[in-house]
Amino acid sequence: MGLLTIIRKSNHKERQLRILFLGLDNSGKSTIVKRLLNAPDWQEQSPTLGFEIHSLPFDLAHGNDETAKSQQAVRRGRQFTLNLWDIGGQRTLRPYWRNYFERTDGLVWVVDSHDAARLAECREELWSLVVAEERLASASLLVLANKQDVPGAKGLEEVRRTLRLDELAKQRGATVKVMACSAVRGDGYNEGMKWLVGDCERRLYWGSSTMQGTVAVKAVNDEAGNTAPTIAAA
Ligand SMILES: Nc1nc2c(ncn2[C@@H]2O[C@H](COP(=O)(O)OP(=O)(O)OP(=O)(O)O)[C@@H](O)[C@H]2O)c(=O)[nH]1
Ligand SMILES: [Mg+2]
Repeated sequence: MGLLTIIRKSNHKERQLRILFLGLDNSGKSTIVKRLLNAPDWQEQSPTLGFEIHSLPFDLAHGNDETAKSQQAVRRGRQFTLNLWDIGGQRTLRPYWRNYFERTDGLVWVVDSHDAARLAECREELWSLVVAEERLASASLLVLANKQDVPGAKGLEEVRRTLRLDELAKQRGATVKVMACSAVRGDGYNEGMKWLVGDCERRLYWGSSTMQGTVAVKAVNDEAGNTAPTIAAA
């Protein structure tokens, strides 16, 4: 067993997940990460020149909602520590993205839904990562259609179509979840993260936890009884 495999197993035992935030520059990755961290300075954003790592305690019942956690007993065994990797998306930085792929459990692809002119570029980058990169093949994939608060922003369906997410899910043989969100309004991303962490949990722990069997929820049976990957739109 290689060293990386040992580290990965040990992280999973401690319920640590490695989550990458990727997407074109200006899509809102850092803003979403700061919102998840409940950082008071989430509005003070400048382009990420490299990467930042943050650790986030995350509870599958409540996400990052501290108030809800203090009001209810925390359900044992469904808590995780998320290591969030917020990576700069500028074109000159993209060749370095591949340096971060090792041991990735979940990928959050953030889209600026208002930047119609760059949706095609966004699709090319996403596809070149997810289809060509073996180290991401088994990662859970969440697409956040961000900036829904901006008038004229493309809706969920249009983002899904333009990024050809149905086709992408088929190619990967795994669910792709796409959710609308607005980092400014503060909606969508927490739900998205709950799905992502739940999906990681099902993949990594379902054999030994109460989640066994629920993985079938994500697949649809066609008439011939074959299971097919699904696109789950919120
Ligand atoms: N209106 C609106 N603006 C947003 C939203 N999310 C982020 N922004 C703004 O978009 C700009 C870019 O946000 P960042 O979070 O820095 O984007 P990024 O994806 O981290 O960019 P890079 O680090 O360059 O890759 C900032 O001015 C944010 O305030 C949103 O949901 N709605
Ligand atoms: Mg950034």
